[in-house]
Amino acid sequence: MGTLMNETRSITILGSTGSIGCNTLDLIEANPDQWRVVALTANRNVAKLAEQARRVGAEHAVIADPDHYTALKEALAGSGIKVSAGPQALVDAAQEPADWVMAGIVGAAGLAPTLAAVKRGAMVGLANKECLVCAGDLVMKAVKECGATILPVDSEHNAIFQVFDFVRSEGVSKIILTASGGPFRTRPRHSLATVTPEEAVKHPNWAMGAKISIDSATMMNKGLELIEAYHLFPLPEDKIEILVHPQSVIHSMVEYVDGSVLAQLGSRICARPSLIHWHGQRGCQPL
Ligand SMILES: NC(=O)C1=CN([C@@H]2O[C@H](COP(=O)(O)OP(=O)(O)OC[C@H]3O[C@@H](n4cnc5c(N)ncnc54)[C@H](OP(=O)(O)O)[C@@H]3O)[C@@H](O)[C@H]2O)C=CC1
Ligand SMILES: CC(=O)[C@@H](O)[C@H](O)COP(=O)(O)O
Repeated sequence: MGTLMNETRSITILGSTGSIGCNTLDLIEANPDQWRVVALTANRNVAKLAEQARRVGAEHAVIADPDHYTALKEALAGSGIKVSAGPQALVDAAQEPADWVMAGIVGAAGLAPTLAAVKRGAMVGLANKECLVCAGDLVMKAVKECGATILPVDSEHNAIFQVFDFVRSEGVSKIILTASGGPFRTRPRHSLATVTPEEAVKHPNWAMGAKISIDSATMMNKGLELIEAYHLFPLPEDKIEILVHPQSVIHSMVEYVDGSVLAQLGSRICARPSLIHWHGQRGCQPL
């Protein structure tokens, strides 16, 4: 990234204290001169948010839960970092000019700020799949109308994005989302009644936040990803397949009408903010 990205870019990370957020910060801190951090946000984790904001010199730190405003203000006293709190403050942060917005909040709470970033035509790295699950038509309509760019961060969708021929999409016969099968893939059905939350959250291949890890354990994640793929790619739902691939080496595949299959393989270093790396190297194609 360092040699190919010369200009400074600005970034806002929604959900900076989570798994996706921390991975994104790791990437930008590898090349700190090339990034200006506009805003970082969290829900309640004041200590981590304040530490991150000081470390990267963020301009603005936002805590979603207003009960934690005073604690954040105190933690950032003397830093010059603007502090705000509450759901509207998340939206305001997403509206501030920044070249890139990483949508890394978990759950439907990410919808309003992500939509705000989309509506100002931003480049949005979309990890927050629940946005598309709960309001995919609305978000994608806004993407088109406002000239925003969505770059999928979910590993499966990022993989498809890289091998999907958007120019001749009629040549695509189906997309194949890979699924690890989660931690209980080989467990007999009768033993599932006694699994513990600790076992459920221990994904075999990825280190991720609790909610997505549990969704992987129940396979619910693949249902959410199917809906996400339906909104991101120009294909009907019956052309989206799911294939269990326990190693998670192939991140997903696109099959073409001539029978060829293009697969994207990658490391299992958690999360796809490596997309930022990819973006810096190869540019991007609007959806
Ligand atoms: N982790 C991964 O590798 C991958 C994640 N994703 C998707 O990315 C998203 C984030 O996942 P992940 O990073 O694992 O999740 P985490 O639980 O690790 O992090 C969630 C982030 O969202 C913040 N947050 C939680 N609730 C709220 C709320 N109500 N309002 C505002 N902010 C909130 C958290 O703040 P706080 O720390 O204060 O609680 C934290 O910063 C999810 O949609 C997930 O499905 C997709 C592919 C891979
Ligand atoms: C890392 C990532 O993007 C996740 O979506 C992961 O792929 C989930 O794995 P499952 O296939 O177990 O749901």
